[in-house]
Formats: sequence, C-alpha cells, structure tokens
Amino acid sequence: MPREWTLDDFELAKPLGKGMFGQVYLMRERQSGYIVALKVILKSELLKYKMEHQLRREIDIQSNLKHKNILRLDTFFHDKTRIYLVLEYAPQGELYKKLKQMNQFPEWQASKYIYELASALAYLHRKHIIHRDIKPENLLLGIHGELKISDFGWSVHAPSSRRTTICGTLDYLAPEMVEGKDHSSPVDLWSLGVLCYEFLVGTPPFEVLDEDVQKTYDKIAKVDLFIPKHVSEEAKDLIRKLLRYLPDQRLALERVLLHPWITRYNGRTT
Ligand SMILES: CC[C@@H](NC(=O)c1cc2[nH]nc(NC(=O)c3ccc(N4CCN(C)CC4)cc3)c2s1)c1ccccc1
Repeated sequence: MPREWTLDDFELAKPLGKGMFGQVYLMRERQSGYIVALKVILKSELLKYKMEHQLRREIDIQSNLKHKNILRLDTFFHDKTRIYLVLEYAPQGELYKKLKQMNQFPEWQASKYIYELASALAYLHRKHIIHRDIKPENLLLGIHGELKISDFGWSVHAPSSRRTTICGTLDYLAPEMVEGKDHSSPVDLWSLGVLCYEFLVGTPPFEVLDEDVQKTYDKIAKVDLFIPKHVSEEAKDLIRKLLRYLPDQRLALERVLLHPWITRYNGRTT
C-alpha cells in the first residue's frame, strides 16, 4: 500500500460539483501530474447524519472494484475535519445533464448505456454486491463517453434489509425497497428498467408531477406503466421484462446482455 497521502500532495485545478455530502474537486497530484477527482466530506456532517457507516461501506466496496464502467476509488485519507476520497476523473461529466440537454437519447445510445450498466451490474452481482441507488445523477461519462457508475453510498452485500431511511426520489426504487422488505440484487434490475425507460422517454415511468410520494409509490406497486408509441417494440419488450413487481420475475442480467435490443447495437459478446 503506497504511503499515507495528504492534501498537500495535490493542487486544486477546479471545483467539479457537489452532492448530498461534500464537494468534488478536479485535482492534480503534484509529483506525477496525475489528474483525480477529490471528493471532500466534512466529518461534522457525517456525524450529524450518522452516515459514517455508509461512508465506510462505500470505501470498502468501491476501492475493491475494477471494471471499466465503475468509477475507481484509488485511495482515501483524512485530516482533523475532513475525509478525502481520491476518485477516478470522468472527463465527460454527468450523464443526467446530457439527458436533460438532449431530452431523450436515440435508441442506439440508450442501448449502449444499458449494455454498459448491465455489464457493470453483472460484475457487481457476481461479487454479491447490490448498488441500490442506480439513477442518472450517479452516472458519469468517461473520456470516450463510456458510462461509469459512481457513488456507492447505498451499496451493500446481498441479501440485505434496509436500516437507513430513504431520502430523495422514489422514482428508481423497486417495490420491495419502497415497502421496506428484505431485498437482493433484483432491485438493481428494476432500476435498470426505470433507466431504460427514462433514457428513451426523458422522464422516469412512475414520476407524478406533484411529486406526491404516496402517488409515486402506488404507481410503482401497481407497475402502472405506459410506454409511449415512439419507443421501439424491442425496447418496450426489455422494459416490460425488467419492471416486474416480483423480484425473481425480472429478466436476469445475462439475458439482458443477450436481448435483441442490446445485441443489435452492441454486438453479441461471447
Ligand atoms: C455523483 C455525485 C458524486 N460525484 C462524484 O463522486 C464525482 C466523481 C467524479 N469523477 N469525475 C467527475 N467529473 C465531473 O464531475 C465532471 C463534471 C463536468 C464535466 N464537464 C462539464 C461539461 N463539459 C461539456 C464537459 C466537462 C466534466 C467532469 C466526478 S463527479 C458526489 C457525491 C457526493 C458529493 C459530491 C459529489
């Protein structure tokens, strides 16, 4: 393990953005010139929201993952007041901003992102890890525009039962998560279906305009799904096979990667 890092090893290039906890900065490592994204989290914030266990899990999980569609966590260090995560820099930024700009993605682009997501999720599930928070805000784009899953703050080892209160949108959560039931890797299959819909339509399938949580939940529980007619039949087929109320009825990732809507645009991998 290389020596202990400190903030003095890096020089600030520019701020990149902020999330629920902390900010991210583009930094250059002084010796090597190596570019990283430094995520800075205040210890006081962490303690205030009792999120230290989630951060520990984020670090344990993400630092042991190595996949082209998963953002690398290279190392971490801390000082009196802050914790620093040294993350891979994703030069093309946030996928959700690109989706907002384009309103919706062409089918080939959506298929490529779903293929990359399914590949990353298959890798995670093989390690019995579920992400549990797959949504556009957590997806970044690498130098070649390839998708990178980031923010493993909600990831756990499967199977799991949730102990932390859900905050933020329910739009991407599987019924069993919303119902507080025990859950496992199929929750990521549900989110994959929600994202596939959102990439093609521009809004998530169960979004209610007044953001009434109860109404969103009712639509999720009933799988109250309308897919606009501009979406191709093959894409509709995949979405319907992922957005199933019962976890074990959702299409397995191996089958997603072989689905005609995926292989048509991404070639059949052996
Ligand atoms: C996903 C949220 C999460 N973010 C990370 O961990 C993040 C980790 C990480 N690595 N690289 C990033 N890249 C950027 O943030 C970025 C943003 C815009 C860019 N462009 C602007 C438009 N232009 C046309 C192209 C370049 C390029 C890179 C981010 S964000 C987070 C969580 C908690 C606290 C802070 C941040």
